[in-house]
Amino acid sequence: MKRQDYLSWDEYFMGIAHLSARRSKDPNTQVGACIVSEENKILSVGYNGMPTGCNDDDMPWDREGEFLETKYPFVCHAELNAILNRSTGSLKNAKIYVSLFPCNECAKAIIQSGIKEVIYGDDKYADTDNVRASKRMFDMAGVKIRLYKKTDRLVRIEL
Ligand SMILES: Nc1ccn([C@H]2C[C@H](O)[C@@H](COP(=O)(O)O)O2)c(=O)n1
Ligand SMILES: [Zn+2]
Repeated sequence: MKRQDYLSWDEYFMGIAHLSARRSKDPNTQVGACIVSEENKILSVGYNGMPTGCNDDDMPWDREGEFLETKYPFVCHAELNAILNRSTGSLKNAKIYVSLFPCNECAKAIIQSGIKEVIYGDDKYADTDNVRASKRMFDMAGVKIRLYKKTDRLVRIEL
């Protein structure tokens, strides 16, 4: 008889999104994303971080202060990195698993890339206009959004 306690597709892909988030150097919010084809094949992964060539140690990670002394104008979001990390082919009809609901800039990139479903883990910025704009665009563009339904499963990986 086959094993019964294998990971569901949702657990597997959201797990990969969370594992990817662990690569982030952001001291406040670590986000991971995993893009998957209609056939449940992994197309790309990403996490939030500074652009290639911008040294993590020389870039600001603050949230407040002079705009140019904060991380905000510089950091690449997990979803955008996942979209850009895709090596070949299209993302048409793909799904994106992301640990935090996409911002409006990533929502535009998600829509334009052809991704048709967003499965998100957390929505801690739901009360911001930024996320409201994302939801409006997803709705108009026919991109399905779905809150990941947490299971009680804990995965421990020895590294
Ligand atoms: N969907 C999202 C939302 C945010 N991020 C990144 C951008 C920053 O590195 C961090 C948010 O920082 P906070 O304002 O919470 O200190 O998360 C992302 O990659 N994807
Ligand atoms: Zn974003």
